[in-house]
Amino acid sequence: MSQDTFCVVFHAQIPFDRIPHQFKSGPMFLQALEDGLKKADADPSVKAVMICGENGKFSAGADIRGFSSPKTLGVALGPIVSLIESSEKPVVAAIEGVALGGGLEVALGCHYRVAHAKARMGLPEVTIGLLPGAEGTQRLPRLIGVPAALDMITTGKHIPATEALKLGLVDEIVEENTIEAAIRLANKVIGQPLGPRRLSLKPVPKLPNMEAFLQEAQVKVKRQARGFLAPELCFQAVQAATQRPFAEGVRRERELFQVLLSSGQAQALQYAFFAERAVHRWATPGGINLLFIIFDSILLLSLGLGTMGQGIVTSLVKANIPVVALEQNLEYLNKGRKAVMVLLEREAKKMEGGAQKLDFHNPARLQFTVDFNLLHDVDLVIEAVFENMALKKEIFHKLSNICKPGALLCTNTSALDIDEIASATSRPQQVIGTHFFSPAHVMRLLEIIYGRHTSPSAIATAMQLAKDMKKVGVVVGNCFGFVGNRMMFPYVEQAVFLLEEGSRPEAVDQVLEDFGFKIGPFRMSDLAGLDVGWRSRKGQGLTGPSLPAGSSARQRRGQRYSPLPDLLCERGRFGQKTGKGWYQYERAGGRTATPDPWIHGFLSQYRDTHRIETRYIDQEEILERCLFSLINEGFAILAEGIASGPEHLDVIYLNGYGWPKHRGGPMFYASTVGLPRVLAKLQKYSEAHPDVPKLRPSAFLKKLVAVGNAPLKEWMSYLSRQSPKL
Ligand SMILES: CC/C=C/CC(=O)SCCNC(=O)CCNC(=O)[C@H](O)C(C)(C)COP(=O)(O)OP(=O)(O)OC[C@H]1O[C@@H](n2cnc3c(N)ncnc32)[C@H](O)[C@@H]1OP(=O)(O)O
Repeated sequence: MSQDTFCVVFHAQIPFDRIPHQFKSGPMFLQALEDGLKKADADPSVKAVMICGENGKFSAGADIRGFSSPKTLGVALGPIVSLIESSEKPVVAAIEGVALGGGLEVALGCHYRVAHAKARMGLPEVTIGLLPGAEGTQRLPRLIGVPAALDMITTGKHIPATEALKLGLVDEIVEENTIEAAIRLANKVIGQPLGPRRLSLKPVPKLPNMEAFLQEAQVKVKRQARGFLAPELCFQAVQAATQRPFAEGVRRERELFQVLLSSGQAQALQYAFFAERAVHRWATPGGINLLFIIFDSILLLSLGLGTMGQGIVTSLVKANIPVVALEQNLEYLNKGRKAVMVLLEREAKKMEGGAQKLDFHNPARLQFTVDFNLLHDVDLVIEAVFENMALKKEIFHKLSNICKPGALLCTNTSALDIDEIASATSRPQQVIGTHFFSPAHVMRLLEIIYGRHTSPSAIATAMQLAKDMKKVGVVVGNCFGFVGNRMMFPYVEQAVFLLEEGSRPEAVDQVLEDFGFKIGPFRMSDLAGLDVGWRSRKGQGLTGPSLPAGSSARQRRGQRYSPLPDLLCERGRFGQKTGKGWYQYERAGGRTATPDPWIHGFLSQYRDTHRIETRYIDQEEILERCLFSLINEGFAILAEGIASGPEHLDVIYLNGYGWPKHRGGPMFYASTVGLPRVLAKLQKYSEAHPDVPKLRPSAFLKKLVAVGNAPLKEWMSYLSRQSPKL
């Protein structure tokens, strides 16, 4: 740096690091930034300004917790970004770590941006129900064009520095010292005209068919949003940039920001953000926290290469964990290997251009075998064979004999009893359930189920594995269906009862899809295969040969039962795979569901046979019976200590069951509806259907209402017993 140039370094992180600091995110920080900028402008010895972050991170944006207070930073930051831009001295952003949300908006106000090669950038406000409210929706399209800006703003995705450079979002990327590079650039550009670098003065780059492009983009955004407001309002803000001068576009951005800020959706998404982080902090009641395990130095074995096994192996390779995939015979192994390779090739393609490469042709990272002797060397086994207790027990007995003493034995199951599986081994403390969701290389949720004897360090290891696989691990207790499926049973049960009483599959699905689910219960059941549930019900003696002779058609063990799904299976209607289920499809394996007149006729015949009077069922009843029965089960789960808190249930539903994110999860939704209303409705439906126990309000729900509709964060304090099993 020459003698007559001077750089002012602002520490511009808004919140960063592990615990956001009030000072860094609050008005005092903004004031300090404003004061510093004014001082630099007024000081003739200062020739350029550089803005960087502390500890190698530029900024993760505003403190999300601050958005729940009435006076937020969104509006206050905008004028400061303008102030940066209007500086008469070149301002250069040195971006290291992340520049997200308000952080990136600060960088957009700068005249130049230099990023470290490993930095990531994004405007993720949409993911917390907001839009970039500090003029980002107006500056970004001017810098990188409408299509790329719209993509970043409506999806909230983080992009790597390499992509940012290609898009023109940054001027330079460096492998070494970003701050020195930014200072070098600042010195180089001193004296150059700043007008062309001020984004607010630039026109939005034209497209030959801007109108048509925007129309198409809006349709796409709306279709994907399903009632989620933020993407649509993000779109409108960017659209304003194409139609109005900068200042008017900013006014529109502020109006739209206020709409989102006061919507319950932003609150729900911000709750979900912290709920996901809260489940990571799981510890035993005794205070034992996660152990530190370096997974890339241990060897993992995935046993079984069916659909689940293929997804699990793919996830492990993506997480850079050495893995051995084992199958019982060469035929299955070759089939599984082929499928895994296809998945990995696809993943590698997606990752092209990014910093990480998939190393799956290296036998030290991934090998396929039928040799059970390899079990001796592995540190952790994930068994993913067919969902059958006898088979699993046989395998666990074998694992217990062959695996080295410290090896952790995980079973991928969606409902089976972990204790029973563990009883086949001599080391039940090292047996744990890992319930992956299909497709396992895509779905983020991992239910981690501890049995009666599972050790805290086994739980800690499974949690760390989830983290390394970039999954959301949620620790739950052992019961039939664990948390997710257990709550799903009453939901699906109600959906089927509604058909008995007068609804149609497409009517029920429509209501739940309008609520925000990607697919309703019948479309979901057709996708998953009706035979899966049929097999399970046969196993439980609810249908099939083990059903006691003389059982009533619509009663099991004194409770209402609907044989409708069994009847469909008996007719070979397994869903998409057979081309017919609750809907009809264009062919076996087809995906386009069309309402099926055969089903309509079948249902009315069924009602006649069982003398059920067909009645009109309105949308409210469909929604309430399906959702409130699911929520009711959630309260029972909390009361039994199967999950540590309502956030855990919500994270499971948001990440594994397609619950609409903007509704915050079932328990959060219940809190927004109001527990007294949920209780009153359950009481009403339970009186109308006394033979349906899942509609009977849980004692815990009643208690929470009795104490005055306790807020969600206080619910668990009304239980005397929590996580009793460790
Ligand atoms: C001022 C004008 C308005 C501007 C709008 C905005 O800026 S809105 C905010 C936009 N920013 C974001 O949405 C970023 C959200 N954060 C993340 O994506 C990630 O946390 C991360 C920054 C990429 C870091 O990920 P990593 O996996 O490394 O860590 P964690 O996610 O576990 O986070 C660590 C702790 O930091 C807390 N935290 C992170 N970001 C924020 C934030 N913006 N506000 C508040 N708190 C934040 C997070 O909760 C973790 O804390 P714990 O106490 O450990 O749970």
